[in-house]
Amino acid sequence: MNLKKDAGYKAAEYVKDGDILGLGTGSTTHYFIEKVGMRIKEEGINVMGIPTSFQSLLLAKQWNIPITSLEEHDIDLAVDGADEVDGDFNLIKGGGAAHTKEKIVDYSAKKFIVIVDESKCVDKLGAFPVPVEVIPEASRTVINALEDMGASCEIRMAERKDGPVITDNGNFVIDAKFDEIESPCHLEIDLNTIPGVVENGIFSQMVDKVIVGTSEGIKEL
Ligand SMILES: O=C(CO)[C@H](O)[C@H](O)COP(=O)(O)O
Repeated sequence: MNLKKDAGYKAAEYVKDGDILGLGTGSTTHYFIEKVGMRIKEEGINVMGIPTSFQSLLLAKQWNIPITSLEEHDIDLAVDGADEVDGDFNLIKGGGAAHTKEKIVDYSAKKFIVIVDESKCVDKLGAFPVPVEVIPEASRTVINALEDMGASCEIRMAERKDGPVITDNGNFVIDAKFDEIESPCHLEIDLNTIPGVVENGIFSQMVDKVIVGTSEGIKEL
């Protein structure tokens, strides 16, 4: 049973001929991109993709999905994963450090579908730390500001490189753990007012549908 694959493949059913697609990042979106590639090959549908990361760019190229950009096109449908989803469709994203481009792409789409397995569904956001992308020179002052807001913080470290994770945009990521996130919408706005913050991983707007892979089958919320 592969719940991420179930959700990713289901989302690909919403792709229509002629669509411009926002291609999210992560192991669930991997299956969405794969299935879109299969539909291009088998059904001959005509779509173009706007990637949210080098990961989704490379995968799209592997599946012969034509690439375009926000300079050229508006997005009809964006499909992306999440690290947490609450009952009001607020999200925490950025487990793959791609949340800045993901937010640009997902928020600009006419329709935004989130794909997750059931482990990502929560009553309240906050067990997963909020990823905050920062200009490297501002790391210390941003951490101070986040701590003043009640978070405990860590600069995310790379696994197969010495030192911090460097995002696709050349920045660091601070993982900020808040005890409670009472208002995702306010926190999303407040975090972005700290000088040096590029973007944070709270997504409190714009989700049209959540597709959840569960052990009992697909649920569409
Ligand atoms: O926000 C993301 C990347 O920055 C991912 O969408 C999120 O981390 C979910 O990933 P996965 O589908 O691998 O569980």
